[in-house]
Amino acid sequence: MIHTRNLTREFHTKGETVQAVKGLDIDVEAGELVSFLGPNGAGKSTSLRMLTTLLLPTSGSATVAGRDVVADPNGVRAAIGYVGQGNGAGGDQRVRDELVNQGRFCGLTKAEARTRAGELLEMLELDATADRQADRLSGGQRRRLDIAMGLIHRPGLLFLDEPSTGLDPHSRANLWEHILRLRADQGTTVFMTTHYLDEADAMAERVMVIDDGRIIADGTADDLKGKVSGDLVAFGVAEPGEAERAAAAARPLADAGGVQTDGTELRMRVSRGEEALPGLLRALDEAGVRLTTVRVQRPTLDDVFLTLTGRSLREGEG
Ligand SMILES: Nc1ncnc2c1ncn2[C@@H]1O[C@H](COP(=O)(O)OP(=O)(O)OP(=O)(O)O)[C@@H](O)[C@H]1O
Repeated sequence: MIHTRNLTREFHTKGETVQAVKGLDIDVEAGELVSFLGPNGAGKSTSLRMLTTLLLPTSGSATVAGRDVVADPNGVRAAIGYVGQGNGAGGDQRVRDELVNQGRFCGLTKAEARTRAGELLEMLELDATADRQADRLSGGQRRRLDIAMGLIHRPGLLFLDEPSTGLDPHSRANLWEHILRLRADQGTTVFMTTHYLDEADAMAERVMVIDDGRIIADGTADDLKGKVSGDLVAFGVAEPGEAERAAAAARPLADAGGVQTDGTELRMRVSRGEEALPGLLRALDEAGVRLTTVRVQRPTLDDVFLTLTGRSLREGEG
């Protein structure tokens, strides 16, 4: 669905060259849901704007829905839906009319546009607002209307640029549900930029992490957490002396990395806590260690970002 090779974009301002995107190689197959996660200024919007034909690449190539973004921008636009940042919808038209007009704009007949508007109002739970003016909608409803507008021509691929920015937690969770359902029911491929860790975690099977114009990690949120940071496993022991004995028993286990003691606690990183735990418990038991507590903690995507870059994504969260 999306294939890029060495996709690059530079900006020249006031004698200065900014390399916003530095050689992007990505492959997204039909039906995937991808979160493109990175801090402010990482190059997310620039990448998205190239993929949606709003911006020409400086070099490299990209095909989107089987069409080249430079050679056939109109073909790409006809095949994709795009919901940009901020609110696109929101004029004084009624919600249903706004959708019907968008459908007509995309080449549907009046009857087709009406039918499609009806389907989308139902799918995105906007039926109750159909006769209201678009600018009277709540933030969450308006975002859903933006998405409905992006889907009017039944694209197989939907691009969303920071879809939940500015929404309250309840509306964000509701929006995620709708996006997930859209993918599950319609098989729509979704490519979404975000700088929210919880959004990438909640939505994505696949997370691509971009930093300073480059992809620095690509995989399921679970894989990234396991491979990059690992689960934290911590054992409480009855006495400090036992912690050292426990550490000596745990160290030889293949999966246990960074084994440390701190008072009566023994900590380590393993790729999968739930798989490592039985072996660890056996080894500690055989060494005669008396455990008082056991804790397994999955890392967050922020831990992954921190491991990869030495910085926290939260610093740039706004
Ligand atoms: N039109 C432009 N002219 C000059 N520099 C630009 C332009 N657009 C983007 N940049 C620069 O390119 C880099 C990447 O910007 P981009 O907007 O793609 O980041 P982003 O990851 O989408 O950030 P945000 O989350 O803030 O939207 C930044 O350093 C930005 O200042």
